[in-house]
Amino acid sequence: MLNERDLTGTFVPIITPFLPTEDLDLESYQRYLANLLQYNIQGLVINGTTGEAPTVTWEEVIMLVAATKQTMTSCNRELPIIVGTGTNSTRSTIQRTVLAAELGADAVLVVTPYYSRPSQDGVLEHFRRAADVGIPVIVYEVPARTGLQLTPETVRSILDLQGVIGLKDSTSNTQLLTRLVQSDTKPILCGNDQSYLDMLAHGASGGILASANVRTELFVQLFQHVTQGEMTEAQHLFNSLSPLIHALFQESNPAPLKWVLAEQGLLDSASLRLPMSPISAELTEQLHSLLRS
Ligand SMILES: O=C(O)C1=N[C@H](C(=O)O)C[C@H](O)C1
Repeated sequence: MLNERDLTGTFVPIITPFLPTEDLDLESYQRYLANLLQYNIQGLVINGTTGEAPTVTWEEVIMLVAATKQTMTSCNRELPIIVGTGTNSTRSTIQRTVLAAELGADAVLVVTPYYSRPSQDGVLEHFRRAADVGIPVIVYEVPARTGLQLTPETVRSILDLQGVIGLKDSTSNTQLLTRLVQSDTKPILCGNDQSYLDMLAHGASGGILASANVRTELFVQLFQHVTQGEMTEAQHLFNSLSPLIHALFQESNPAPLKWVLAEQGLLDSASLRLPMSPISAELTEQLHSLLRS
């Protein structure tokens, strides 16, 4: 199982490949994963936003975890597995967290409960119950998707819970980050790719980054530059990655990412499950020229 000290470096949220029929494509999944496993990344997130969690069933999560373990064995490369279990119901979050523990996950990623707009106290209790399950919990704060913003006090109280090992922060709020880091709190991983370098410079301990699915080696190198204090090199590298990162988030993640992975031959198809739909012709053109360059 993961602990606080392990939450450092590059974590990759993995996609869920589908056939044009929208059925799971495990053959592509294993090929795509085998490619990813050659890089010096620190862990994988299954069933996150990038994995299209809203349309993936729990039976499919079980298949994805099994296929991940099988691929790791055949590639002779073990990596921690983090499973997304957060929903907007505390009861189902607990059930899924228990099941993820039974599947042998190393930690779970629990998003703040979306849609119903609970009170800060309710959210704190939600995480207390999830953490009580006994598998390490990484809190996922992404107000742009959930419609819910945690106060700095609530973030602090949630991070103080026993069993919570860190935060994936997609707010890009460097003020809050600085405050948390100065108060010696648990590790904060960046979840907003476009502000990755800024977040690292303000004390984030790494990132869970959809764009690290592409040019993974450069994201690994970027993190190494930062840990070695080579900020000029880090800035230079980040500048070179920025057009790609920008394009990958120009339309809803993971649609552009799946297009790139299919273009690279790692997936048979860029298919998504509705209501996610294929990228526009303009973005296709832009990604084509980015990949060519
Ligand atoms: O699936 C994830 O984890 C991520 N999702 C974010 C999003 O799509 O909002 C982006 C981040 O890179 C990782």
